[in-house]
Amino acid sequence: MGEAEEGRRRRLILHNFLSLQECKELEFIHKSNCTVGYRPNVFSTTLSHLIATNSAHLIIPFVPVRERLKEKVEEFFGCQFELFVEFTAPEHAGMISHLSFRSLFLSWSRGASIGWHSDDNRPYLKQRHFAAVCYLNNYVDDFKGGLFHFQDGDPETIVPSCGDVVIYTADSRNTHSVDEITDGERLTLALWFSRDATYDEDAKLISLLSQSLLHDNVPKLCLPMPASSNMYWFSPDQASSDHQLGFDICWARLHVLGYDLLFRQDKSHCSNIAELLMEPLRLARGDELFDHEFINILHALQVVQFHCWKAPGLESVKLETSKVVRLSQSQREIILHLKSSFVKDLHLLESVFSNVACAESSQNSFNWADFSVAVTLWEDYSRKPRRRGQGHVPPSAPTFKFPSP
Ligand SMILES: O=C(O)CCC(=O)C(=O)O
Ligand SMILES: [Fe+2]
Repeated sequence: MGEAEEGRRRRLILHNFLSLQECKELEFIHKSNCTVGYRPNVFSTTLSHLIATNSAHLIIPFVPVRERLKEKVEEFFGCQFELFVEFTAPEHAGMISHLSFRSLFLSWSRGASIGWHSDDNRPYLKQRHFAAVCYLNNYVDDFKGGLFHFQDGDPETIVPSCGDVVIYTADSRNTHSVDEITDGERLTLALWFSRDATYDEDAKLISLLSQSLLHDNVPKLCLPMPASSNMYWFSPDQASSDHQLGFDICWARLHVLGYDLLFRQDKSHCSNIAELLMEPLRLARGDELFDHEFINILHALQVVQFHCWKAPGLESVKLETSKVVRLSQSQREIILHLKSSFVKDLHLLESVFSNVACAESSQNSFNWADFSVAVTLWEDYSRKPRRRGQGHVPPSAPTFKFPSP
């Protein structure tokens, strides 16, 4: 292939580039850590956010995926140079970290869409040369709407399918759009690549983190720490973060999966969300309380989403009967009272987080015995990330190219 032909190449569709297991693991990571995103009804998880919330080990499953994608992009576009995953300065005031990675896990919920654009269409995006979008779930089964269109050339339309990837140049040869999501939640992993070494996605930081996680001989349990409460607050106009309208997205995800929260202390008169996010709590369903304490809401959410991921393959055990107790009348009242702090608009919540596949399946078959197995497995997963099964951890530490000074 000559250079001219390489130059003309503009897009590539890869079917089943990611395995179902990889997609499910990335879904678990995103759903248990995401924050409100940069556009209406879009939620995102950045790598820097995982690090900032004491969940750096959750970057590990993502690293080999990113490396494989980079190789594909280099090969397809015939890059003679090393590509750098793009890094830009933070766009959001109030981010807890000064780092901003441009590898993003994204979920688009009802109402989200994007009109015709190319991915380098702003002066500050000119360093973007190539884009890769990985689809982590399925059109129709998991969401409706959300078809991807190229303005010209083939294929005209991409129907998101779990594991597929679309790779394209970020310039105006690839003007594209995404239809509005009308139901459910559409999950993607988006990466932008740059030829410019100065935009490298904090290679040094990821490298250091991977090294310490992979070679640390003392496995520590990584308990997540919530970020600022604003980052989890969904408000209808996305501008106000005064917690008077909208809802907390961690609470929302637990709610749509059928869980209630009971805090250790009587917090029934606490309306300060920032404080509540940090409080130890137990989970309830209906009139049953599961007698296990989580250190905060993010910890509970990680375990619940882990259970969603693993539930189909769990082998049930017999549960100690003392693990599940009946809620008292006063506990029920406290739970109800606190809902009003976490959610100001239940209708809005249920329209944004509609059609949650796991909720449907778990409503019918939920049992605390399986959940209790998931609690133990989650601890194992979060304590020994380097000893996970094949395909999660690269055989040797991933190689990173450091930008020259
Ligand atoms: O999610 C997709 O299919 C594409 C998203 C997109 O075009 C963008 O974020 O720039
Ligand atoms: Fe785009």
